[in-house]
Amino acid sequence: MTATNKPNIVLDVSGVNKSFGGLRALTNVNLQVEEGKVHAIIGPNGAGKSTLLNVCIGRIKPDNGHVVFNGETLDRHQPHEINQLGVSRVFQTPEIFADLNLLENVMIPAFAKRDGAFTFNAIRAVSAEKELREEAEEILHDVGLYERRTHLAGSLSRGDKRRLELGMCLIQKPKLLLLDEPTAGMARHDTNMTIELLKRIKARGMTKVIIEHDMHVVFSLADKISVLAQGTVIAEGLPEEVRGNPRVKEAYLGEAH
Ligand SMILES: Nc1ncnc2c1ncn2[C@@H]1O[C@H](COP(=O)(O)OP(=O)(O)OP(=O)(O)O)[C@@H](O)[C@H]1O
Repeated sequence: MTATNKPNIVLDVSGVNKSFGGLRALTNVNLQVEEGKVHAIIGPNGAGKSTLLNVCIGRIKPDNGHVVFNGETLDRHQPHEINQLGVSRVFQTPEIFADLNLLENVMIPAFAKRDGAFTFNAIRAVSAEKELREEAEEILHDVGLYERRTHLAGSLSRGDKRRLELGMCLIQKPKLLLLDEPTAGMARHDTNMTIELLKRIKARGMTKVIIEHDMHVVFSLADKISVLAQGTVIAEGLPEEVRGNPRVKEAYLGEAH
């Protein structure tokens, strides 16, 4: 392959190790995420998936190894700096402002990206920003919550809170979106809605890393899959390659069946 048609690597994790006390959560993990692709990370419970995502957003510092985002080494960056560089993450437990309405919730992260933190000045500035408000309304349409834009975020169901949080990430127009089990706790209808939403975002060219236990979601969305087991990448490749890999069947898919 020549230099010109080489895929652009947005996220490059190399040789990452992380132990918690005596427990090795990640062992020599390498991961390369191509621009515009959906890269799924799957694996059994306790495989190290969330730890790996936390390393990528600077919440956990690896014992050694490196994470490079868009050509920039993240070793010394704080989480809010990594966010400002263009990395957003949807958490397993939604991190929203329960006492504010949906529109305000979606508008605040746009200020946070600009100012570097979720400040109360940002909350005050919200009402003045017409353009941002329109953008937030559009995003609430996208995530299926526009009709409830004036409701308090705390009143939403768990699935709707997760969609709201996704909206809070989208308004930051991240280059890289990390999703930690975006459909966990959702009924099938909500899961399918979320798959359709993520496909629409994919069409806009946003690169995504997705941790997911639901194989229907993984095989509906992923361009590439990495399989973690006991902190090590045991397989990676196209979905059909991973699906047929005996090590994966043994470590994970077999378990799911
Ligand atoms: N802060 C921590 N302190 C101590 N041990 C931790 C910590 N975070 C994770 N671990 C351990 O590291 C290992 C990997 O955990 P991690 O949450 O990354 O796995 P996971 O693949 O995301 O699991 P799940 O699918 O169940 O969410 C587990 O054995 C877990 O108990």
